[in-house]
Amino acid sequence: MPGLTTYPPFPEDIPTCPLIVVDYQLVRAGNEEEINKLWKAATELGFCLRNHGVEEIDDMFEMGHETMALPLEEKLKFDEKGASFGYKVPGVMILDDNGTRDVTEYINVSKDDALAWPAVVHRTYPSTVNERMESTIKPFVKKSLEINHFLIDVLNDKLGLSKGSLAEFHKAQERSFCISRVIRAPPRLVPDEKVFLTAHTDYGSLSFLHNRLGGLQVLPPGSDKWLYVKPIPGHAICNVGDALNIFSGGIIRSNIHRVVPPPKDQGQYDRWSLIYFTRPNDTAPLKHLGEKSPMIAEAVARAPAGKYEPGMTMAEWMVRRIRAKRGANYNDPESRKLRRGTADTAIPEVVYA
Ligand SMILES: O=C(O)CCC(=O)C(=O)O
Ligand SMILES: [Fe+2]
Repeated sequence: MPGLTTYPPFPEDIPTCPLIVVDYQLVRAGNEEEINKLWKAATELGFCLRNHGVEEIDDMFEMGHETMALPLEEKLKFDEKGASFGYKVPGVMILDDNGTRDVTEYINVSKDDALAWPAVVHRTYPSTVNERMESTIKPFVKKSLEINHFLIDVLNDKLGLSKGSLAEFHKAQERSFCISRVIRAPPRLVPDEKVFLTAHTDYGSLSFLHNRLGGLQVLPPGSDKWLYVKPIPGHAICNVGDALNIFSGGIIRSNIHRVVPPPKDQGQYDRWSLIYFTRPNDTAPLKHLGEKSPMIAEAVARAPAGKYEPGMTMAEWMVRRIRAKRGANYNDPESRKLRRGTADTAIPEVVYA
């Protein structure tokens, strides 16, 4: 079980990318030095968050474990079918231009469904999810949202936006693609096993990720060398997504990352990860906020025309990116290009670790 297994430690002798560690309690207390660390991290590579106080992580992993242990036939009754809410079966995503299929499975629980439970907003879920909706998932969603909303408010002020400008697009009670996700990837099968999740930027605002094993890698800006992120117990890994990049005219960076099998001995185990994705409301227009902040206006003026005005709502951005990842929609390498987010570094097309 993910909460009980003792895994081999992350190997000492492989290069890693140390992320900036931000103390959430210090940020909450208004500590300027910590807020500056958060700002530096959000404009570069993302960060690790300590002292976040979310207690439901082990129970969320248990929920994921119980769900994946259901018979395939049962899981398929809740197939997300490309709509992002529900169970994703291995093999529906393509990993490269040869159409290689992925090997991961996951369960996505919509924020709207968790908060409305027992009412249904988007869809129903397996019994293993329902049983933990009130005790585990709802509190996990509320706490993850509270943390991410607080951090977004801090970034809002740093961007020179008037109070609450970004919060307008992140109302918990409005419909969104916000989800809790538990992913299972199988043990490494062959020495040069392909990637679990190809290079991407996250789609929304902030992702709050909890890892037990290695495997997550980042591509530092301008580099062609992937570096592992070493999981630190009790620390969440926070990635900025495309929406904050666009709202901020590129000042906040949505860093490129991917997932490969865990390194060395860790590769013999199932790899579990848990993420809360905070995404703007479905109707939020994805457009830079240059008219509300001179700092953003300056950044936009330096960028190619239209770069931060994709002309889509958040929901349209999500649908475009999700569609283009799926094998069912794959026609040729050109069709796969539609999956692109706001990556500002060329992505090396090699899929092997
Ligand atoms: O499993 C991980 O460590 C990261 C997963 C991820 O990047 C994603 O689901 O967007
Ligand atoms: Fe990601």
